[in-house]
Amino acid sequence: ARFRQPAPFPPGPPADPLIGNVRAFPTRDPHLGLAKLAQQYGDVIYFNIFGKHVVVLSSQAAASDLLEKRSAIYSSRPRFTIHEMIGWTDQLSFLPYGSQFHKQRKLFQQTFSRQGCLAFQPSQLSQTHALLKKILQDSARYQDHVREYVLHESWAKAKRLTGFTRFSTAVIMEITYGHKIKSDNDPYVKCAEDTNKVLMGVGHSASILDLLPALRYTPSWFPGNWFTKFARESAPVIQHLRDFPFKQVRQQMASGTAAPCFTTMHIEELDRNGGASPEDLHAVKIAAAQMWAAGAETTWSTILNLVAIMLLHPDAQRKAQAELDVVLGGRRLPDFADRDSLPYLEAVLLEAMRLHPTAPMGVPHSTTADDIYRGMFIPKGTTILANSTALGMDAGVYRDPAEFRPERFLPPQSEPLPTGIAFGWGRRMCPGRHLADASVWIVVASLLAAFEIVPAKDEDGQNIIPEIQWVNAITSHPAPFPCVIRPRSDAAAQLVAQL
Ligand code: HEM
Repeated sequence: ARFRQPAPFPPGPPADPLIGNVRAFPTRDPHLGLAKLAQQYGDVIYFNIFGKHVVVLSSQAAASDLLEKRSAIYSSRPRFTIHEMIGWTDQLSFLPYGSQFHKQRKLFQQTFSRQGCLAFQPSQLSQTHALLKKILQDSARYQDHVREYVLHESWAKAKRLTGFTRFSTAVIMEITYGHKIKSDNDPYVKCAEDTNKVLMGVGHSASILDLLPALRYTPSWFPGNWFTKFARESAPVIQHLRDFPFKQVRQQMASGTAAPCFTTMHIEELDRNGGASPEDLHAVKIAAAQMWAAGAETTWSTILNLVAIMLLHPDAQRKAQAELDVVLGGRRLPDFADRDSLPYLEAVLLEAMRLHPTAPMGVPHSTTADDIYRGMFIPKGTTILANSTALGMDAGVYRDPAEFRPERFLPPQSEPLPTGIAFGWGRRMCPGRHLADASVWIVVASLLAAFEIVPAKDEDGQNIIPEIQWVNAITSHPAPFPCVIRPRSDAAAQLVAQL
């Protein structure tokens, strides 16, 4: 019998024959274009992209109704063709909903519960202190007399890890593999940098290949086929990231020198339960490599976003610093135990995540059954995008949403926390969020306690207030911008120097 659609699709822009809404789907900064379309078509919009169903959610109510309350059928992932081609498969973030997904997800949930993350605080604290020292040293190296640290062109162009990027890589490598990164020439750093280049090359997940998977089978000389060569060169890099650190841990375990970490914990548990099968070991290995891929760039992007936001909102920066001064008395640097005493700083972090989510378009989900929502048909296999940028601007949830106002999260307003905006929804919500949140907090609290982030000066001695450009792929971070990070006082510099 001919398929009869049980209800109309959600509203959306008019379609062209065959290609559907391809022309209406914004490709440059899609989170902004889609937020605009939501004003016209509503909070649930339908696109047909070369015959593929795509639904974009733009209100918290819709995101929660579907991705949380109906998570049993909204928790799969679409295919990521280019990732499959480079061998970046089997890992949690791309797995379709099913038994493999549950197995991998459990490894993360066991390790990174709120309670479980307490074990990683010493590593986060010591890496934060290493970062502060690096900033202090670099500032001395660049401009000895004023001890300024100028952030410019460093992390993107240099293609080397700088202080902030190295911090999150070091935290993840230590937690995952028990390896302490001590120098820039560390082989783990090299491994991370090489993979980063590949992943930057992969670019946006909604690549043309995902829309037209058949292109994958075109020969390498076919016009527009850049990906065959890319995949050939990238696959060994991904393989190395998976194999090299894991092998090191296995050798260290054999010789009794392994430091306790995610990898040793899970292998030991398998051993206690009667021995690890090759499949089990493979699952641990893949999960470990996934940690780096999901946890390093996201964390440093969030921290760099906060640096930019602190530069653009000096009042909020000063207020957070005044609060830190009361708690610390200028005599020490923050520790995790101080967190509850710093509500304004907390509100600044939340406001930054709301107005500038690190994953501005969320990460796509996909449906595993037909559904009807508010009388609209959402077929099985639909790609669902919860546009975090639009959710942060949801006027039904936030008053004057375009304004940067951390106070909105404090009593008496106490507006809803932007957890879904920052970390996603339902059964796919970021399983590393407690770890990530703690890393971001300790870095930002320590940075603001000891340093100030101020505009750089131009040749005439005038402040440069940069127009920040955001580099958007799956995650978003500021393009290099001029600013100065300098100790707030001699006493603050002293505190850092003594670390
Ligand atoms: C500030 C830093 C971070 C941000 C903003 C962030 C954000 C996100 C978001 C938005 C998702 C997609 C959720 C969804 O599909 O609804 C996600 C997934 C994921 N994150 Fe994070 N994340 C961060 C750090 C981390 C860290 C440190 C780890 C590892 C310990 C991690 C591990 C993962 C994994 C494995 C997934 C895939 C989960 C799945 O597909 O089931 N993330 N993250």
